Amino acid sequence: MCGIVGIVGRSNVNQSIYDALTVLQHRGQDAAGIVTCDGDRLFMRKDNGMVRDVFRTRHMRRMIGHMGIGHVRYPTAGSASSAEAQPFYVNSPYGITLAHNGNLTNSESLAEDIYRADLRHINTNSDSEVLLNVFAHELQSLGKLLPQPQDIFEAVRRVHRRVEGAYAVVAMITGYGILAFRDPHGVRPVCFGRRETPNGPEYMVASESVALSGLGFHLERDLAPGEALYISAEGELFTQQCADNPQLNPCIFEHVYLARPDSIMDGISVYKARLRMGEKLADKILREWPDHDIDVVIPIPDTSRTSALELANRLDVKYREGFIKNRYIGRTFIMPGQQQRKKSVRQKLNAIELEFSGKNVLLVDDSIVRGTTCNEIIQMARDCGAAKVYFASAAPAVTHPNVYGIDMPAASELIAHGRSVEEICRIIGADRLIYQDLDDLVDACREGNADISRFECSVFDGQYVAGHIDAAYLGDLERSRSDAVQRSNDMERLAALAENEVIDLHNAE
Ligand SMILES: O=P(O)(O)OC[C@H]1O[C@H](OP(=O)(O)OP(=O)(O)O)[C@H](O)[C@@H]1O
Ligand SMILES: NC(=O)CC[C@H](N)C(=O)O
Ligand SMILES: [Mg+2]
Repeated sequence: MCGIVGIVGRSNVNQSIYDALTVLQHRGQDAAGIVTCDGDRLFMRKDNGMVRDVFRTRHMRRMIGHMGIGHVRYPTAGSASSAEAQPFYVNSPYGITLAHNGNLTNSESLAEDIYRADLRHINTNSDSEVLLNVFAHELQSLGKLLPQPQDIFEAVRRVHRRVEGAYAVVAMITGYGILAFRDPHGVRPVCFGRRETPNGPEYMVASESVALSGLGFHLERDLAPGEALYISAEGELFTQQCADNPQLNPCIFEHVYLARPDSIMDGISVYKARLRMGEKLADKILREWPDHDIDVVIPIPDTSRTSALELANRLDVKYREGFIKNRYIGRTFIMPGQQQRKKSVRQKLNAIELEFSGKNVLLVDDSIVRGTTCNEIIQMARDCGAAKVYFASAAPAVTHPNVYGIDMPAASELIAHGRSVEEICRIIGADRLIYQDLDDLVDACREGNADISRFECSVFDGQYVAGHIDAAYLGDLERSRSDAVQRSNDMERLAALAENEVIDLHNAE
């Protein structure tokens, strides 16, 4: 998951894009980028780091123009190199820049085709650069000097036929307008909104509605799966369905962890979905453990707060904030590398001893993925003198890798892969472990929008809705992107950079 944003405005959009990226920062902390368009000139700034660190006043001043796009990155393909920060740019046709949230599952074979058949050069290992080149090739092959909305939609239609996997995209065609499109399964989210100004309406596209509301845009709606939207530089809006057989299968993990609770996604309030997760988990506890001896429910901040609160209400047990989060440390799950994630849990969360001492505590988290957080937290609760430490997860056991834009590429890194609940409970050192049932999680989300017939739940059930995902694909992914491999790639890259041996194609300071 990354965050994407695009704005066609009536005055300079640089500050609004910056502000929107800060609202979407929870979707990617590794790199950030903005490109604006003034007439036929582009102004781009991108680099590794958080939004507040990447953009300085001197950059902001130079990024003029009434339309632009932005991105916050959490890498799921290629490396964490600054050369893979987004947006990406190709000069032909027209000059196109693109930002992508998701992950292509056929990017290797596409990269080969792009080179051999389309005669295009790809400079990084990023699947997003591949996606941009496929789109650019398809638009170029229409051979129009002045592209019309119908041409742009035709190019998207052809992209859908070639590309597999998950992709929510915003792209800018220099001098012409901004385009957004969503893959035919609608796995990753993207919505758009409108803001009135004395000079006419402005439009914004974003990964989450919270970016729209934060900037005074009114949420119009989510893009449908397979749909494309085009806003001309003059502010005219066009939409078209570009997929042959679209089906809405949104990623359920957005509701569990990725999205902000104050977002509305595909008609579902993420906040209310999380409240319902808490209710259903409480019902399971009451069903399976009616004589429980829980004294207090304690959330693991931040994401589990909403479900833990409702769980405590339903159990009629006290809810207490037993862990305080250092607000200056980001989300640990989306940090690259296990060592960094482990160190950060202790730096990030500190316990209030009196909430634990002599009590039977139920710790609640939204999910358990690698087990980094719960391992540390349970030990901290014991160090504070808890009598019993029970643990509940508002999501079912994460047993399978993700291939659609969440960095969980290796089954062997998942604590629940191939293990029973009892084994996991023993490993994390809890006195009892309770997971949400998958049917209950799906119901908790679907109650917000009964029209969604299927969610993308592959991390829980191993059913992959898009692309051709088989054991061979997952084996290759594990070999190429496991933590150990990424660590050694990053070390090599840093060593080469230190010796000034690497020349990346990206903007200067
Ligand atoms: O089992 P793990 O591999 O540790 O992953 C799961 C944990 O990671 C996330 O927290 P994170 O700190 O990223 O963000 P948050 O502050 O939004 O909860 C998530 O909320 C869980 O607490
Ligand atoms: N998390 C994402 O959406 C990542 C987008 C893209 N696959 C990248 O690695 O840059
Ligand atoms: Mg957490």
